[in-house]
This record gives sequence, structure tokens and C-alpha cells, in this order.
Amino acid sequence: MRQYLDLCQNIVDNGHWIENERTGKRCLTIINADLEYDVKNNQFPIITTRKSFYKAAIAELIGYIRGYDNAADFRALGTKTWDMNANDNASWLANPHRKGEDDMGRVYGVQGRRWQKTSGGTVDQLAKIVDNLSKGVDDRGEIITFYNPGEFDMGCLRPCMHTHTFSLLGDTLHLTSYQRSCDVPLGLNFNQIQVFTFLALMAQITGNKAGTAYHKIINAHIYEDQLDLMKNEQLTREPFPSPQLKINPDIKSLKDLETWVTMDDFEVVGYQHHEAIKYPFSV
Ligand SMILES: Nc1nc(=O)c2c([nH]1)NC[C@@H]1CN(c3ccc(C(=O)N[C@@H](CCC(=O)O)C(=O)O)cc3)CN21
Ligand SMILES: O=c1ccn([C@H]2C[C@H](O)[C@@H](COP(=O)(O)O)O2)c(=O)[nH]1
Repeated sequence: MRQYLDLCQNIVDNGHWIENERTGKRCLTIINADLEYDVKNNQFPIITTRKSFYKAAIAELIGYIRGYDNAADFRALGTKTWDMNANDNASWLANPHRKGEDDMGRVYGVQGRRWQKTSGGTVDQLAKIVDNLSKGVDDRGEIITFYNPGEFDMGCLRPCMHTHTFSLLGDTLHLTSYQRSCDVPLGLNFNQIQVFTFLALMAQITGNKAGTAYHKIINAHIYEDQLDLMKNEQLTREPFPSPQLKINPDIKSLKDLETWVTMDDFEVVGYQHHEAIKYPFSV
């Protein structure tokens, strides 16, 4: 994944040091990065310059698709990535909307599947997109957005990868995903996998061909305590060729994704990688 390493090198060479009040850490930061993934030819954008735990990344995506609001549900699917934000974040622990242990509040999938209408009831953004794309319809608004400023105070974290737009050209499906804030050593490793897999899955369940995924990032940063490992370890390594993602072909509908799918339905074939690097995580 040369484009990932180029972005990391660009931050190291041209980044600005920005204080981040929420985490109390400084971040080396650039604005604006555009990444592209070739889903059509199954060039899976997994990082090869360290070991990537791709099943955890896919588990996060499936949890968003299911509308999960609880770190325990994410753990049951195969990822602990929401434990810290749900249970170890002072401002969320003190928030009266928090419903107890593991609650994440009205984040990501809750907005995607159960956006609260002022007139009562909820909007299922994802089901509408799946219905339209299955009929070959792109109404130029096939958008799922998790970004609901009216409910930021009801969740543990504002969504980072917050909006996904699907587009049909004939029977080929494309995806454009927008990310406002990106922890390049940790989060992007997962987000690249999620953007790719979201397009591959949506093409599969709507009977379309997968095309290209476009990933647009605004604030791309490396936390100060991650910089040494990035500069002196990861960036000294040569990448390996991209492997392929195999998805169980029996997954045919949104209902399948909501009910029986597990991480055993995803396999990466031919993943060559360098050894793991453990980057610090900032809550
Ligand atoms: N500071 C920060 N960075 C993030 O990337 C991030 C957040 N916060 N909060 C919400 C989610 C949670 N995400 C996470 C959380 C942890 C890992 C992580 O620790 N990854 C390890 C290994 C994970 C594993 O063993 O499954 C890694 O090496 O990639 C990655 C993404 C992405 N998001
Ligand atoms: O999918 C994700 C979720 C989170 N992140 C990172 C980006 C930032 O480092 C933090 C969120 O902090 P904010 O202060 O809310 O911007 O989490 C990510 O990279 N990918």
C-alpha cells in the first residue's frame, strides 16, 4: 500500500504540530488526503508494513451496519476497539445520557439505522440505500450519514468516518467515504479496510458489480507518542503486494448481515506482512 506510506511520509515531512485539547496530546497534522481502493480487482488495502488485525476492522463495520450501540456487542463480534471510548473516557462517564457499562450512546450505526425524526419514528438510512441499489436506482442521494450534531451530547465520540455516498454507473457500484479526523497509525489501518469491505458487501447484496472506493480525509494526524515508531520502524519497511479479500458468497441480503454473519465469513488470501507494531492509543 504505497499510498498509505506516502501519506505517512507526507505527515512526517510536512505536518504541523497541533495541540489537541480532548486527548491532551499534540498531533503532527496535515489537511486533505485522497485515497482510492480498487475493489473491482480485489486489491485489498490492508497494511503490509505491520501486521493488521483485519477481522477486528470488519467486525467494527458489521457492528455499524447492525446499528450497535454497545461495546459488549462489538466484543461478541470480535473487536475490543470500542471498550476504551465506552468505559474509559472521563467526559462520557460523567454524561447523564450514558446508560451504564459498555454503552456508547447514539453513535455511528444508531444514526445509520435509527435516526430520530422530530415528528416521531426513525429513519433507516441503510435499508433505503439497499432497496434502491437492488432495483438499479441511484437517486443521487444514496447517502448514509452518522453525523448528527443535534445528538453529539448523547454519544461517547463524534463519528470520524461519518458519511458514505454510493453511486451507480450502469451496474457498477462506487463508494465515496468522508472522514473528518484520522489517527493514521491506528484508525486508518482499520478505516481503509472498512471502506473497501463496505463497497464489496453492498455490491454483493444488491446484485451489482463493485467498482472503486474513494476515501476522502480532512484532518490526518499522527499523535506525538506514535511518531517514533512510525518514523523509525514502519516507514523503514518495504510494502508487500496487496492480498485479496474473500467474502462468503452466501451473504445475499441486509438481513444476512444483520443475523448470521460472523468474522468466519471473511478471509484474506495471500497476506504477507512485516511484524506487528503496537502503537499507543489515545482516549
Ligand atoms: N485515538 C483514537 N484512534 C482511533 O483510531 C479510534 C479512536 N480513538 N476511537 C474510536 C475508534 C476505535 N478505533 C480503534 C481502536 C483501537 C485500535 C487498535 O488498538 N488497534 C490495534 C490492534 C487491535 C486488535 O488487536 O484487534 C492495531 O495494532 O491496529 C484500532 C482502532 C478506531 N477509533
Ligand atoms: O474510525 C475512526 C474513529 C476514530 N478515529 C480517530 C481520529 C482521532 O484521532 C480520534 C477521534 O478524536 P476526535 O477528537 O473526535 O477527532 O479517533 C479514526 O481515525 N478512525
